[in-house]
Amino acid sequence: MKHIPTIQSVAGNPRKLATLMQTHKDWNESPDVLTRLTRRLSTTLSLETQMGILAEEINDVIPFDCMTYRHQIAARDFVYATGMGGPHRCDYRLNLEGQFYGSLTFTRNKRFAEKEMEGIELILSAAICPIRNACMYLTVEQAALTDALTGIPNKRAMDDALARATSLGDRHGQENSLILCDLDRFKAINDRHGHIVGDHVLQLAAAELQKAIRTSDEVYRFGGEEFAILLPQTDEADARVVADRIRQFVNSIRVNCGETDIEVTTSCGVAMRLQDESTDQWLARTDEALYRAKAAGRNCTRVFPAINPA
Ligand SMILES: Nc1nc2c(ncn2[C@@H]2O[C@H](COP(=O)(O)OP(=O)(O)OP(=O)(O)O)[C@@H](O)[C@H]2O)c(=O)[nH]1
Repeated sequence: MKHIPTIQSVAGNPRKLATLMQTHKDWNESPDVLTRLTRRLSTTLSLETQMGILAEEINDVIPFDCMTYRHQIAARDFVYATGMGGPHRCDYRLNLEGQFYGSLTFTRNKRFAEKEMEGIELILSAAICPIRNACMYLTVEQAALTDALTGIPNKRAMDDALARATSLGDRHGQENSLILCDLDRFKAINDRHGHIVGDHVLQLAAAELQKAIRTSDEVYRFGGEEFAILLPQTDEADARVVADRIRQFVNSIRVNCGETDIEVTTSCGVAMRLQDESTDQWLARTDEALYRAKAAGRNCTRVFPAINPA
């Protein structure tokens, strides 16, 4: 265990304390752009909020028409843009200790003077550490929501998305559907060809699922060989069409393993969320539909209907 020396209690120093109080007041009320910028940036780890602060503070000293920040974080494009156009531009690459933290572009109608560009550089050098911290935070946050094997969102991300869809559905009466798909007899693929091939099939399946859906829909790896697809503003009839398309895409996977190709099929369960239904109840009905698809012989889709036929 690390030894932490106890701090000796000494008599208070009223002069130092008064200086601290005054410095704190000055720091909080300082009109100086660098002090205000660093103080404001230190209050948030949101990269989007930081970019908003940076744009405000730079614009206060060096007016521009448009600022655009671009960075790739955890394989996703992060773009922040404020304002519009202007033919003159200056570009900055944000680097700290050999690491790249995105690029910034400022544009406006009037040419940027040398002194103004120097001013932007000064402000950026004060902002780079907080921006680095926000980028790292976003990387960690993305990693916590991403499945390491397939690179698609994981169950935790799915729980968040389902909770959001549930509250939006209640507020706006929006129809949302869920598809659960489970690869058929996947254990046999693992047993016959080994886990490395099994992992490869899971990666191919995730890629096929993503190809089979619209950009507004999202695929999640829900469990071992189970995937979930959340379809906003989609009723159960349209969700069924998507589920059947998913099955076709998965069935197109071919993995060459010597004498024979591995064929992959999947079963799908579909349920549209009912008004006032909890996320757990919605998931349970979708799972029941999946169970029925498996029981019906696999490689098929079953829907848990919102209204039972009379
Ligand atoms: N390679 C690999 N296998 C996994 C992973 N996660 C779960 N599995 C395997 O997936 C298999 C799932 O088997 P079961 O639940 O019996 O289902 P199944 O064989 O697909 O049969 P049905 O679902 O009834 O069609 C198990 O053998 C798990 O070990 C993974 O990340 N990689």
